[in-house]
Amino acid sequence: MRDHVDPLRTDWAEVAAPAVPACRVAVSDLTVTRDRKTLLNIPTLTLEAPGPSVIIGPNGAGKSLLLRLIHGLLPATTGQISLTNPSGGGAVKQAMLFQKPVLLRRSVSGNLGFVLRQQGVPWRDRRARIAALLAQGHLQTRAKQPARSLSGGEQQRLALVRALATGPDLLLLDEPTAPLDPAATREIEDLIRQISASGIKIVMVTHDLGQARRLAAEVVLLHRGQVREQAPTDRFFALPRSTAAQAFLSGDLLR
Ligand SMILES: Nc1ncnc2c1ncn2[C@@H]1O[C@H](COP(=O)(O)OP(=O)(O)OP(=O)(O)O)[C@@H](O)[C@H]1O
Repeated sequence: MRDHVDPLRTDWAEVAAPAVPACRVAVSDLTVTRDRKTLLNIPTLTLEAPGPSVIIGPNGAGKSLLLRLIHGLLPATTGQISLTNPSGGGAVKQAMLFQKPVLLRRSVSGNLGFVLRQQGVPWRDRRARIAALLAQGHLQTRAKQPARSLSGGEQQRLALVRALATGPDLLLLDEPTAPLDPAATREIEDLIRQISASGIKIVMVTHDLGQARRLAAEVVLLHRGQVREQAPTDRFFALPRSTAAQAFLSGDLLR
């Protein structure tokens, strides 16, 4: 164990690298200021772990804000966020999921077909693609049901596989299991693991430390808009180096 190492830096080559994810997120000199208040201040942050990067932190830390900035939904005040595919290729494609899925007033299959059509998938190929996506989401028996009549867990699984229909390199997930019970949460986590194993880079926000332990390849602790620690999951939980992480894991209020 390299206790002297900077808690904000990880050399992934020394940890594990089952696959190179399809997207590397690099943040530099990022600030977001609103009404003279600095909401985010991140000099440098790179998300390239071979598995989900999970962002945790107390309420108001700036977790959702960071995710929205990465997705381009909000402008930064200063700085840059670059998304690149380490293996080359063209522009990085990304998708984002929210705590409450936004589904179309169509059937489950209709939601998938709509996105596939938008993606330019020829109609003759769409049926097979829809069937594969339904199977991946364990939604085969729900195909004809109105999407909005599904249970919360089913709706989130549909939102996930619908996002896959866009062929993303990067998937941003903002507390995707927050309102779900443990069984539905487990199903979503299984799906997230599969998606991650397929090479899609996952960056996810959660309040559930158990979920961070189960899913994350690396954990990023945000507090007051700053990255206080970034570490491989095992090390983060076993040997947090920053006082902020030590306090957060002990359940203390962060100052
Ligand atoms: N578009 C915006 N304009 C102004 N302030 C914003 C905007 N979005 C977020 N904020 C502020 O930025 C801070 C961080 O918000 P954010 O939603 O990112 O926190 P969070 O870490 O996701 O918290 P929680 O865990 O409660 O969801 C909050 O003080 C919030 O009010």
